[in-house]
Amino acid sequence: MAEVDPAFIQAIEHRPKPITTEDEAIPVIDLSPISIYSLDDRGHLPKNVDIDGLITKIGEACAKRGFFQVINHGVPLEKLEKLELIAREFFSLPLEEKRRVSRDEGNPLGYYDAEHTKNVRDWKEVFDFIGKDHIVTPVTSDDLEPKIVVNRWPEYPPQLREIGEEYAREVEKLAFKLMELIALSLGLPSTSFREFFEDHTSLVRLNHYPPCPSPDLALGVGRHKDSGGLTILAQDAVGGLEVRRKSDGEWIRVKPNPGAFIINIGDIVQVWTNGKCESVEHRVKVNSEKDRVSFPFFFNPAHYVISWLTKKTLQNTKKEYSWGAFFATRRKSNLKKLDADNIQISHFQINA
Ligand SMILES: O=C(O)CCC(=O)C(=O)O
Ligand SMILES: [Fe+2]
Repeated sequence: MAEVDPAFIQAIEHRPKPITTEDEAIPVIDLSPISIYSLDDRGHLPKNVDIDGLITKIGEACAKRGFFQVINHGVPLEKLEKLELIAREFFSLPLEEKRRVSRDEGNPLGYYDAEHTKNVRDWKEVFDFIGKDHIVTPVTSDDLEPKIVVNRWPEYPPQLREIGEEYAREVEKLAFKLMELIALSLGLPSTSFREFFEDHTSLVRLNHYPPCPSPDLALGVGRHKDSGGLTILAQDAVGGLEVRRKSDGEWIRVKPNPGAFIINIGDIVQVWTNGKCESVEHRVKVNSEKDRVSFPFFFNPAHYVISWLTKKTLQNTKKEYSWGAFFATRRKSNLKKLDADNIQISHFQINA
């Protein structure tokens, strides 16, 4: 067996199984009822369109699974194909070149190859960017004031910026539509969640998982839940995403479905919906032969969104925590190995 750095080695109980069950049953939802209409630039749903069937399916998928796939979602497939080609080109550059746009403690965007999940290093490298000029958010847990955060685009490949920005705009529209469908599925007005995303702090992540000499010991991303609103994920044909099945805790492989997006509910929507929509654990298995890319879009609210997050303390005193402060604290443990577990939404309770 080839040697891997011990920093990557998972505890025995978290190691991937050589063979995993493949789930054909992760619901595939056809969004054509809403995609065939032209929507405003934020994807506002058209009025007077019969989408009851669609809303029922979304509601069931959110409540029973926390994960589903969408097809006919309105994001042009050629934009996704272009992103895949350019991402592979970027990741094939020499490490020194990629590190010129490295993320650091002051700016969470750019290239990074030492991310940790639950204090074990992930077998991956990433490039993070936002779809707008800047976002405003605290970056570290010591930031008393939010900061303006801008992209770090590499010199090569020069088209990454344009292709990345176009892709981000498309998936952002889809994210707004999905949040409206989720609101409707809960019996709420379609725009119920909209104000939380006015100044959203969303980002696109390009994930690259190189072949791994010990795919039985390491993971591409360790088990985790996504902390934001929802995630829109494109995975290439290689596959490796595994989702923890709610009914029995079994890890299930999500079969690649070209052109489909995988949608999962994030922790903050779980909190907002009082657990009606559930954020589900997932992880990424790597393999020894092929490298893989995947592109999550993390739809995150504005940093100042504080409603419903109340920190549990020993004395049970209530302390409000904003999304930005929560995420900045969590980011700290992604940058390096810490002695304590990173902060989770379970450390919060829902305001009565
Ligand atoms: O690569 C994947 O399929 C999923 C990645 C993921 O879960 C994440 O980046 O949060
Ligand atoms: Fe994730």
